[in-house]
Amino acid sequence: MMAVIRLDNVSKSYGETVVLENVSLTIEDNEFLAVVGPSGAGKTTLLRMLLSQEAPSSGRILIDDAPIAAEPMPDRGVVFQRYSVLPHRTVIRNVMTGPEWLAAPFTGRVMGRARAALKSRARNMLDRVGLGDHATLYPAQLSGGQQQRLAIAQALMMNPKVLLLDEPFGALDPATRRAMHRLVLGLWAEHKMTVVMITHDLSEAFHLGTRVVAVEKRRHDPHAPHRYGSVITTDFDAKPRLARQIARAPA
Ligand SMILES: Nc1ncnc2c1ncn2[C@@H]1O[C@H](COP(=O)(O)OP(=O)(O)OP(=O)(O)O)[C@@H](O)[C@H]1O
Repeated sequence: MMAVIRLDNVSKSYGETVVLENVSLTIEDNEFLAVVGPSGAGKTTLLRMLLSQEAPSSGRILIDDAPIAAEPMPDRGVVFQRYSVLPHRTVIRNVMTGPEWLAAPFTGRVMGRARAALKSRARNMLDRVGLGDHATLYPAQLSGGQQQRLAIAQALMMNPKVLLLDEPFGALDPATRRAMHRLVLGLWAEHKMTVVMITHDLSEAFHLGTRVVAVEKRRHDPHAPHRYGSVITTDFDAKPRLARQIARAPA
């Protein structure tokens, strides 16, 4: 399962406002890319383009050398942890929903043994994100941090090739945050997915990322603040995990 993402001179404007300008970036298979940058720099816009929720104004995006899907399609293996929780479904049904629609695109219902297998996988995933005791609750009955963990569990149930995370740990207390870091790193290593994560926390970026890029404006025009978009100003090879694996490897 490979996923190399290539952005080739990608720009994005909304009307007169240039958000991103000529961004070229190759994200290697199994990379954990952390994206940092000031508020409004266009980080979420970048993720939405990787999900095909937005089209580039110019340039192109390729996944494994093929143009990205024209519409968001989870079966292409790109999932976003945001906006996927359905309020009228219990926690466990929420976690089962994605794989159900994938298996039964018309009815969204899986029956019999396949359903039992899916349910057990869902329970296992809920245990891993610490929501095992909350399976029958509704999202509104969860805390903010628990809702974030539910969204992450939902995304991971799709076994994505590419996982997009937009400030996934923002609302969590430090202990839960550390537990989620371990979980995501474990699943990343296990499933060999490519992760693109936005964070405002530099230490988190360097702790989790194999690579850290900063997205920000390099040029400003005081008379026309929207004239220039953001570019990648820093591209840092972090590779902490690789270094750690080498350090841990038996001689
Ligand atoms: N649909 C849209 N229509 C018009 N402008 C938009 C649209 N989406 C985003 N923008 C503009 O694009 C710019 C970048 O927004 P974006 O959400 O990508 O920034 P960000 O780096 O993710 O910021 P933050 O860190 O605050 O989340 C902002 O100026 C925003 O107003």
